[in-house]
Amino acid sequence: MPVLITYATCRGSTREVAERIASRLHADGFAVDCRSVDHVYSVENYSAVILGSAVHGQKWLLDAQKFLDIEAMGLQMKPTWTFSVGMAPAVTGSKWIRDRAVRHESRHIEEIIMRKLPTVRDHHLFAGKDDGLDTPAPIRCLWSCVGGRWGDYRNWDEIDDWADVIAKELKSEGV
Ligand SMILES: Cc1cc2nc3c(=O)[nH]c(=O)nc-3n(C[C@H](O)[C@H](O)[C@H](O)COP(=O)(O)O)c2cc1C
Repeated sequence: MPVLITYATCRGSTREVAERIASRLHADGFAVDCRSVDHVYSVENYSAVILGSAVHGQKWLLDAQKFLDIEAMGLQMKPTWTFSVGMAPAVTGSKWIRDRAVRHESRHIEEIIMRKLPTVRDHHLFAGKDDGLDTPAPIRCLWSCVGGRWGDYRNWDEIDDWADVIAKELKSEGV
């Protein structure tokens, strides 16, 4: 059975992260199926699941939250990993501020995931992509004041490494 890599995105950067994870697993010999959460009808026919979402307002997008609600029972039966894509890890200037922002956002998201899916193997928050063009000026200003940056901060090596850890774990379990 293939590994499902499924995602919720608003502007496409989370889809590209999911596609990167899928291609990494595929190159490692796994059959994969990468699709948006609204195109997954059941997780039954998958050997493992990797579920990701863009972060808005320190939360997963609604489609991803709904997917987790609906599929929680099915997901408990198989190895499941989760990831988020947001701009908190792209804060620069002070490492202290960035670490706090990442810790705060990760904890907030992980609490919700754990409540719904206590068997989840891991959650990872990746830096995302945002040009800020649609963001209102006061929020742009606030973001810049805390060292926030605009641009594409996805770290493909970090994403590959995370996919490799999953591949190793699945192989050791004979998936
Ligand atoms: C309306 C809006 C709200 C956002 N809120 C957050 C947030 O609370 N925390 C964060 O880390 N990133 C936040 N971001 C940044 C996005 O998560 C980031 O740009 C991500 O790469 C978007 O993924 P997507 O291209 O798949 O939609 C926000 C972006 C937008 C447009």
